[in-house]
Amino acid sequence: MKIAFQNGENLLHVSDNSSECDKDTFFLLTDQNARYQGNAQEQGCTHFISPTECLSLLGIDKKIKIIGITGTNGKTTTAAAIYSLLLDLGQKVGLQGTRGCFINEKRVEDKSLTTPPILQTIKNLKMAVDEGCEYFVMEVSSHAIVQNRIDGLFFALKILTNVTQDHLDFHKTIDEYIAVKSRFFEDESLKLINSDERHIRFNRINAFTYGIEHPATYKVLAYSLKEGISAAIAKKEKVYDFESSLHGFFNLYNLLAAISAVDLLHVAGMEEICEAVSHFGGVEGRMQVVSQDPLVIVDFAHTPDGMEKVLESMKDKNCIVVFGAGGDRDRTKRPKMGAVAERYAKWMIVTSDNPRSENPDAIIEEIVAGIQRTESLHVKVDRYQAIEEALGMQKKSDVVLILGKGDETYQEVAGVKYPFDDRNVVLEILARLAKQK
Ligand SMILES: CC(=O)N[C@H]1[C@@H](OP(=O)(O)OP(=O)(O)OC[C@H]2O[C@@H](n3ccc(=O)[nH]c3=O)[C@H](O)[C@@H]2O)O[C@H](CO)[C@@H](O)[C@@H]1O[C@H](C)C(=O)N[C@@H](C)C(=O)N[C@H](CCC(=O)O)C(=O)O
Ligand SMILES: Nc1ncnc2c1ncn2[C@@H]1O[C@H](COP(=O)(O)OP(=O)(O)OP(=O)(O)O)[C@@H](O)[C@H]1O
Ligand SMILES: N[C@H](CCC[C@H](N)C(=O)O)C(=O)O
Ligand SMILES: [Mg+2]
Repeated sequence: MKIAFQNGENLLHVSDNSSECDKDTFFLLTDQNARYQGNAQEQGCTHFISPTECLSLLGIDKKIKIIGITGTNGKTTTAAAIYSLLLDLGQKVGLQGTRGCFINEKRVEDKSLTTPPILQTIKNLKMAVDEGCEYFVMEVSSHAIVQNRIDGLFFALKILTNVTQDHLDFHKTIDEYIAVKSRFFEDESLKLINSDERHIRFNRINAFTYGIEHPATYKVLAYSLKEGISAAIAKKEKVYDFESSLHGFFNLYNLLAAISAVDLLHVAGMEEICEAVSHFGGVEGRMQVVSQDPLVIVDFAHTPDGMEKVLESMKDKNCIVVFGAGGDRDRTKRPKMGAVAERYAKWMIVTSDNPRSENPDAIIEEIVAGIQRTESLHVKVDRYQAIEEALGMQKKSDVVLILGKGDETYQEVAGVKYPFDDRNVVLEILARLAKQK
């Protein structure tokens, strides 16, 4: 991508693609494109800069406090919670991640990658600085760590949510995946680690922890998950309370991480931070109630652990679960997702997620391989029909849970992104069913 940065009077053109370079364009060198430096020179390019030099050239370097969040699940939710708390506490903030980029409540970039190439992040950081932001909260994916898409960034705070199975198509083994996540915490940066996450390795210097089951700097003393979340947490000897409309034990971790992070940034007192938690309404596509009666929830869970956490939070209801698994992603998680669904669901409807370049039926077969209780299983390769079947069979006391895509507005099949939004599909079908009554 090529970006024009207004830097005082002069306009600076920077690209991370050699084919866009010429004598007036800087080539931003990354681990991923270093092999194309010769091509850039052939195009007449004579200026080569690193991300660190680019950040300094644009006067960004240490001016803005970057908070980086990594972990298998909870990054988007925790990042959004920190963003919400900081805004509530009167700060100017940028937010970058799976849902795109937002600055002071305005969307400035559509969804792309959870962690885009470093030049895109530099562009978003520059926009945030120009808008007077003091903080920039960003999700850091394991791919981004391996491909060094965070090269040159100075993190004021690094946060770990958890490490469970995902992306083994890319990292090959869980040990490698854990090693990659641990690399993010090996320096002496200020860091906030989930003390109940026992796999991660991290540098103890400037390390603080949050947790529920193990001792931690920020420790949950008591909590209730009835009608949302209410909890009492301890920091040193003092106790603080907070309330939230969010559901689920897993969101207790996300909110605790967000509170702890904002406290570590010395933005406000713990009382003020905890008070602001109740104003955070959650993230689109994460436990989003699309219909209250009948109860239909759309969620982004697309890993065994994510599904486990969501289904566990709904275990007092009869669940009809609609789910699939992404193509061109970790295949080994598929039967495990099937096995998790079986443990909790009254009915399972296995369907397509984003098949991408894979055969949708083959993906479904790998999920179904993990399911023994086939009498509670329906297979519908067409996602629209799968949702239709779930809503058609729903009884008053049932909840329909549609998992895997969350707020995605497309279904990617063989390189084409067809418009598809689980939430709109639900509303359209419910409206039709209501007319038939
Ligand atoms: C599998 C994967 O991660 N691929 C990433 C990788 O692609 P690649 O190595 O094929 O890149 P490439 O096309 O060779 O280009 C590499 C660099 O060389 C440059 N280039 C290329 C050609 C040329 O002639 N000259 C040149 O300079 C390109 O501009 C680029 O900067 O490097 C690219 C540039 O950084 C990424 O855009 C691309 O992400 C693809 C699109 C992708 O889908 N990645 C997914 C898997 C991903 O990263 N997901 C994570 C995790 C999601 C989550 O769990 O939250 C994410 O962060 O979203
Ligand atoms: N702390 C958590 N632990 C386990 N599962 C969680 C946690 N928080 C959220 N989830 C589940 O995982 C799903 C994804 O949550 P979220 O989008 O916040 O994670 P993420 O790390 O950003 O995911 P991705 O890497 O795919 O972008 C949620 O819809 C929910 O089902
Ligand atoms: N519905 C998506 C969710 C995963 C998105 C992101 N975590 C990634 O791996 O690209 C899929 O599985 O296709
Ligand atoms: Mg995310």
